[in-house]
Amino acid sequence: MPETAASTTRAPDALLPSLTPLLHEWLPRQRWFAGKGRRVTGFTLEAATELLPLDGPGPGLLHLLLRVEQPGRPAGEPADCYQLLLGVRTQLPPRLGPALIGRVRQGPLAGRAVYEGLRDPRLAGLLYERLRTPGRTGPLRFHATRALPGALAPRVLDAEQSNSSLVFGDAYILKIFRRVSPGANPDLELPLALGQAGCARVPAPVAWFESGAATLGVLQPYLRDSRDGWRLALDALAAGRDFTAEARSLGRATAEVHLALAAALPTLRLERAETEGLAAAMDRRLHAAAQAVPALLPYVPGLRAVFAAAGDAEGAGAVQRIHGDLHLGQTLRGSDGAWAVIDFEGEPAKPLDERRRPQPTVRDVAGMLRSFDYAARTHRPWNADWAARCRAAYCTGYAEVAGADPRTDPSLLRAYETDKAVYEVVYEARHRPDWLPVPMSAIHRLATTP
Ligand SMILES: Nc1ncnc2c1ncn2[C@@H]1O[C@H](COP(=O)(O)OP(=O)(O)O)[C@@H](O)[C@H]1O
Ligand SMILES: O=P(O)(O)O[C@H]1O[C@H](CO)[C@@H](O[C@H]2O[C@H](CO)[C@@H](O)[C@H](O)[C@H]2O)[C@H](O)[C@H]1O
Repeated sequence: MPETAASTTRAPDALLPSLTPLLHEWLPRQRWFAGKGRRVTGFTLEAATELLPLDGPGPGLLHLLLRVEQPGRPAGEPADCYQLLLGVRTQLPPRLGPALIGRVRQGPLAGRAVYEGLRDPRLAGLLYERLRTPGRTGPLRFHATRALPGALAPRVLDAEQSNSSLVFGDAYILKIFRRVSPGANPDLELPLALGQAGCARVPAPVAWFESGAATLGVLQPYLRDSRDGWRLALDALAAGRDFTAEARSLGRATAEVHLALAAALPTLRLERAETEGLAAAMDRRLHAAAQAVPALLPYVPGLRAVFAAAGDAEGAGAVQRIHGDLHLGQTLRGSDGAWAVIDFEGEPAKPLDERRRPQPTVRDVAGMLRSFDYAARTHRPWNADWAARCRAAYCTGYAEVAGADPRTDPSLLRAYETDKAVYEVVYEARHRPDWLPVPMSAIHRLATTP
C-alpha cells in the first residue's frame, strides 16, 4: 500500500504534555464522549499522526488516538480510546473561533491555537482527499471501493450523534468514529456485506480508513433528499397525523434488511440453553444499570420476572447479525417514500465483541417499538393510541416480508423491549438527563403491568 507524505514527525509523548490541560477541559464536554460523569485522571497516546505538518505555513492537522484514563474500569480492561482530529494554527480566524479547544502554553506547540479540525473546511477537505487516494499515512490506512469525485465542499453535520459526521458536496457523508476499539466496526462490516448482496435499503460504504484493526471512519453516499424517521414521526404527531402507513413500510424494510443480513452472513440456531443465557444476560445488564441509575432499583423484581419469562420462551429461534441499535433516528425516508436503514454500529455503550454477536432479530424489532413509544412520549399530550397503532402496523409490515410475526412470542418481544428500556435509562442518565422520564415510564409499565 503506497505511503504518503506527512506522518508522525514528533515523538507522540513530546506532544501530550502540552495538549493535556486543553483536553482535560474540552473532552468531557463533547456529545460523543462516553465517559461523562466519571473523572478523567489522565491520557496516554496510542498514536499521533501529522496529516498536515504542525510547523508549516498553513494549518496543521494532528490525528490522535488517545486513551482516556478514568476510575472504575474493570481490571485488565484497557482505557477507552478516542479519535481526535486537531487543527493547529498560529492565528485562528474568527470563523473558527467556536471550534477553539485552547491555546498551547508550553512545549513544541507553544503559542499555537488547537481546535476541532473537522470544523475547518481546509482540514476536512484534506481528509476527503486522503480517502480519494488509498494508501498509508503513518499508522493510518485509507481504502476506497471506487473513484471518488474531487473537491467536494465539506460541512459538519450538526445532528444528535454518538460520533461526528462530515458531508461532502451533499454527495457523500463521512462518519468519524469517536470511541474506537480494535476489530471491524459493524457500521463498516454490515453495510459492505449488504451492499455486496445488493440490498438497496442500506447506503453501501465507498471508502473508509483504519488504524491497526480499528475502523476510524466510513464514507457512504449521502441520501440528500431524505428525512430521518424520528423527525417524520414527531411531525406526524404534531400534526395529529396517522403514521401507520409509514410504520408498516418501515416494518417491511426492517425485515428486508434482516433477510439480506441472514443471507449475506452466517446464521446460527439458538438452542434452549442459550435462550436462558439471554435472560441471564438481561439480568446482568439490569444489575449493572441499577448500580448506575438507582431509580431502577424498585423495579428490579418486576423486570427480572419479565426476563425469566423470556428464558422459558420456546421461540428464540435462529440468531443472526442484526442492526443492534434500531430506532427511528437510524432510518431515512426518501422523497419516493422508500426507507433506508443506517448506523449499524450497535449500542455505543456495549463492547464491540458484544455488538458483533449474532442475536435474535426480535432485538431490532423491540428497539423500533421502543422508538414509537419514545416519539409519543416526547409529544404533549402523550398519545398512547398513536404509539399502539404504529407498533402494530410495524409488526404487521415486518411479518408480511419476514413470514413470521414478532408478536408470536410476546414474552420474548417484551423481554427485549424491557432490555432496551433498561439500556435507554442508562443512556439518557449519562447523555440527556432531562429525557430520563421517557424510558422510565416504559420501565414502570413493563415492570408493573402483566
Ligand atoms: N447516508 C446518509 N444520508 C443522509 N443522512 C445521513 C446518512 N447517514 C447518516 N445520516 C444523518 O446523520 C445522522 C447521524 O448518523 P449516524 O450514523 O446515526 O451517526 P451516530 O452513530 O454518530 O449517531 C443521522 O441521524 C442522519 O440524519
Ligand atoms: O443514534 P445513536 O447510535 O447515537 O444511538 C444512541 O442515541 C440515541 C439518541 O440519539 C438513543 O435513542 C433513544 O432516543 C431516540 C430519540 O432521540 C429514540 O428514537 C430511541 O428509541 C431511543 O432509544 C439510542 O438509544 C442510543 O444508543
